[in-house]
Amino acid sequence: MRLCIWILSSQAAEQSSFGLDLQGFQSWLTANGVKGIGTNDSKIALYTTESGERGLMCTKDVAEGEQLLNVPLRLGIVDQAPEELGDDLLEVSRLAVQLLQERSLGESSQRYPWLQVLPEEVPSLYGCFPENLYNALQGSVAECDLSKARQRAATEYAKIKDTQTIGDATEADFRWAISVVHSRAFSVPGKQGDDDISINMLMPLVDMLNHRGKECSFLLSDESEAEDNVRWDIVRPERSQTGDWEMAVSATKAIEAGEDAWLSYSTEPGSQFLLHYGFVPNRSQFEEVILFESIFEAVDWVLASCAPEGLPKDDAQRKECISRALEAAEEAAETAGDCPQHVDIQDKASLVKFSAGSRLDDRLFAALTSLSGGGSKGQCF
Ligand SMILES: C[S@@+](CC[C@H](N)C(=O)[O-])C[C@H]1O[C@@H](n2cnc3c(N)ncnc32)[C@H](O)[C@@H]1O
Repeated sequence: MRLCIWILSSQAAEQSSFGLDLQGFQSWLTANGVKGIGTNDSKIALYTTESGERGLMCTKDVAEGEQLLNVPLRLGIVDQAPEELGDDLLEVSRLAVQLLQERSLGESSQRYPWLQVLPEEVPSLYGCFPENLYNALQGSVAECDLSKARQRAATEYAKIKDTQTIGDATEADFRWAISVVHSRAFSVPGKQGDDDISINMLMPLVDMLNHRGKECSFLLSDESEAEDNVRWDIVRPERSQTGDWEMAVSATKAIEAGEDAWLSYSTEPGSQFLLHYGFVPNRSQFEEVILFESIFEAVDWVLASCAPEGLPKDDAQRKECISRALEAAEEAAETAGDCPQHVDIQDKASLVKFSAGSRLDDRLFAALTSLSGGGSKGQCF
């Protein structure tokens, strides 16, 4: 059963604790200048189910392009990169520290009603998953991602545990904050001088939107459709509804009353969604399988398992073939800069992937082609 918070009469709310925190949260939002929710003409509402799932749904028909929510940025926690944290911490850890600092204020925090509705445990692989599920993951990509993430958090915690920045917060508290940041934060592209930067922030209410992304029409298909129906934008005070810097949520297509509002979180593959959000998107266009940890490893594997017969036996000539193959891969990565759906430019030097839509990493293709040319003419393997 779904319960829409706007439907709750105060009497019903007194009788049931179901949704009470959310009602307090909504009152805090409206009292602090958030527009689009909690009034008779609002078109969107918070809901909660008996099993505790929450989200936002449209309560009236919405036209494409219509603005639904306006949330002043001052209500959120925006990574200010506090001086005392230095440059040494990862962005995600900086925001986690600021979340812990805010939480340590308890009821005196101006954001208390929002902090009250953050999940006590994030239901993700990184946050908290049943132990038997962890066991079932032995040897999988997800398990490998999880152990890297845990290791990273431990290293980050070691950097701050003896500083005054997080008071008496424990490593478990720090891991909680990291899991909240990973599952709820927004990254806003910006500029610092000539440098491209991203500013991470936690933003109340917008963080209640659930995910739907680009779904392939069928397995390994190139055709996909965007299943999300809202987007967020940062709006300057002179153009905003609230008179402040704000995050505005608007409809990217017409939405009927009763439908959920869906936001596309990211273009990460399923293993990352499982790690940080605790679910795997349906037929995601961004699904991929990691074939090798690096292009070097790929070439090594090819040579060890199925090297073309004509490849020179002589060590020096063989090395030359290999370095030509690596150069070809590098060139392919450069060219792929114009065609980011094939190879993510940031992955140039790292993972070799096979992606949804039957897309094979261009570098691997180039390296294999070069190696096959290193054997007798026209040889394929
Ligand atoms: C940004 S929060 C969204 C609000 C969240 N439902 C809540 O109750 O606080 C992200 C979390 O919502 C849940 N979620 C979002 N989209 C989902 C989906 N398509 N399927 C399953 N769970 C989803 C996951 O638990 C995820 O970690």
